[in-house]
Amino acid sequence: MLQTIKYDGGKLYIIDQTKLPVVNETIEIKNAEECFDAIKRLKIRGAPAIGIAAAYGIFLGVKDVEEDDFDKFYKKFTKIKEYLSSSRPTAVNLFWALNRMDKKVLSLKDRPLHEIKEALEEEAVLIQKEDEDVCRKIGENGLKILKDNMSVLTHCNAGVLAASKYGTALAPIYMAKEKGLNIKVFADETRPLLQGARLTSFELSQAGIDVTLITDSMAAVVMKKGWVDMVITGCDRVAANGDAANKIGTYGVALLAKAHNIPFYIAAPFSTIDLNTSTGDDIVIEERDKEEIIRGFGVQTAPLNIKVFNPAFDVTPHELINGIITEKGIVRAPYDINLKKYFGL
Ligand SMILES: CSC[C@@H](O)[C@@H](O)C(=O)COP(=O)(O)O
Repeated sequence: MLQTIKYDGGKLYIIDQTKLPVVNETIEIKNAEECFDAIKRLKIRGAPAIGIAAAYGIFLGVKDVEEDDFDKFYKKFTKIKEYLSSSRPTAVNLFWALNRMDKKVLSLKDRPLHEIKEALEEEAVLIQKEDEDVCRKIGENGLKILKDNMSVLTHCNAGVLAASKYGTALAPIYMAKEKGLNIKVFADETRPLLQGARLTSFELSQAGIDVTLITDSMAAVVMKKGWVDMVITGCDRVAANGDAANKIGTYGVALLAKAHNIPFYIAAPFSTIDLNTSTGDDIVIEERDKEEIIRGFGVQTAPLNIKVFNPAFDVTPHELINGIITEKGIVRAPYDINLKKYFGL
């Protein structure tokens, strides 16, 4: 299985996803600036992977800070935290991981600096390890709603490349493969940055899973033909009422699924659920450069001076979601009540 993020001998490595599937290159991330750049430019992307990278990134940012005074150290820590937080706005895992690192620092304010730094490194490693366990559990829970010979449509990439292992939406597919079930996948190409074409079809075919690539505009046809039994996508932030932000195009897929009576699920770890965001209207949607649309991958496909709207995500209203596959089970409507229950609130 591919390894998106590797921390080895004090060094952080990521697969540069902007080069996939043509070149599978691992690069080293040496400091917070390189981490920021990797997240911003989508060298590392996908909600859980962004969180893990940021946790390592903040550690790399402070590991050489020499300040005996805790307040001075914490000031520098906070500056790097704010800097990394500004890399991308939508996936809540970024903020979740950085807040977790923040809590760790504050819990050790009376300890010597070298101990604080060691603890930060351990916390980042733990965040990655926990994500692997969580994704496996998402896979096991998702497997409960899959049957042999089913066909699943997915959008964007919520697989191994978006997490530490297995992914979220693709985790049930990997579990099914482990159990010897035959699950077919339709991967939406996912305009404009082609995460479905470049990443999902790449990682699934590498794993020997039956995957068929379609352009986004073909999803309706394959559904109409009766070729899709279920839709599972990942997500970047689930609001308290169950509205879910995911890669642009997901909302359209959910509407198509509804029109064809196909169950639509999202898969997400609890670190993606944000009870502080009331509804999908409160989720900040990243808008990206117009270059991605008019000259994606270097080829000009539109007049250079044309007006462009390029939101990276959209919000699927909770009414269209049949369930949220999490590590603790499949959460169903009413989400405003049931999500809180899972949090023990
Ligand atoms: C398990 S990843 C879930 C989401 O982060 C994924 O579906 C997605 O939308 C990723 O968008 P990206 O812009 O590639 O970071």
